[in-house]
Amino acid sequence: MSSTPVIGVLALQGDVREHLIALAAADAVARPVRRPEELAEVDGLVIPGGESTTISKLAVLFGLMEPLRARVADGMPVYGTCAGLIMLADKILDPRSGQETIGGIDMIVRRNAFGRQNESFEATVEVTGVGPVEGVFIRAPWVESVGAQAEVLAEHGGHIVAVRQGNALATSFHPELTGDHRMHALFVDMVRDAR
Ligand SMILES: NC(=O)CC[C@H](N)C(=O)O
Repeated sequence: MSSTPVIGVLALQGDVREHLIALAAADAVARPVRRPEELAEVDGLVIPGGESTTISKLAVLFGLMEPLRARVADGMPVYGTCAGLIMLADKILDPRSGQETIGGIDMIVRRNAFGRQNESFEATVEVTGVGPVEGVFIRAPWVESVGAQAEVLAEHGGHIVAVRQGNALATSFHPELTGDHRMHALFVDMVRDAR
């Protein structure tokens, strides 16, 4: 296999373009993924921010939910930001009716957790193994609790905002919006190590 990993960005809804740019800046070949055949061709996958209820619905509609679950269960590296973090949670505390997740991280998440007064904000977040990162939070979820297999990588205001379990990485915040590509570089390394 070539040394440059091919990383997909789930392109059903959300800030796909920003992730494609950040991945390319972190030395990966990045491409959008909308169909099961495209998913089969990537070494890793980013699930962008957006609206998790919409991404969930479209994943079912496009026949991607089961292939996504199968590849994540099989150990494909995956990185979810914000709505993408919600998609990787084994359990949502407050799902919309019919809202499904891919799962992969033993964690319980609360959607829109930071509340109305604080809908969007930026804060410096200390991420284990990465250092201080400027976190952009937009109607962000937090992680209520994690299981024994999951490693908490960052907290903000006493709430868990970054988690890793095996080859699955998730952040409540949006590193693709800051021009700082260290979180994407961490993920590209995870993809390289998994090959
Ligand atoms: N910026 C985001 O991805 C927001 C997430 C959104 N609140 C959701 O529930 O999916």
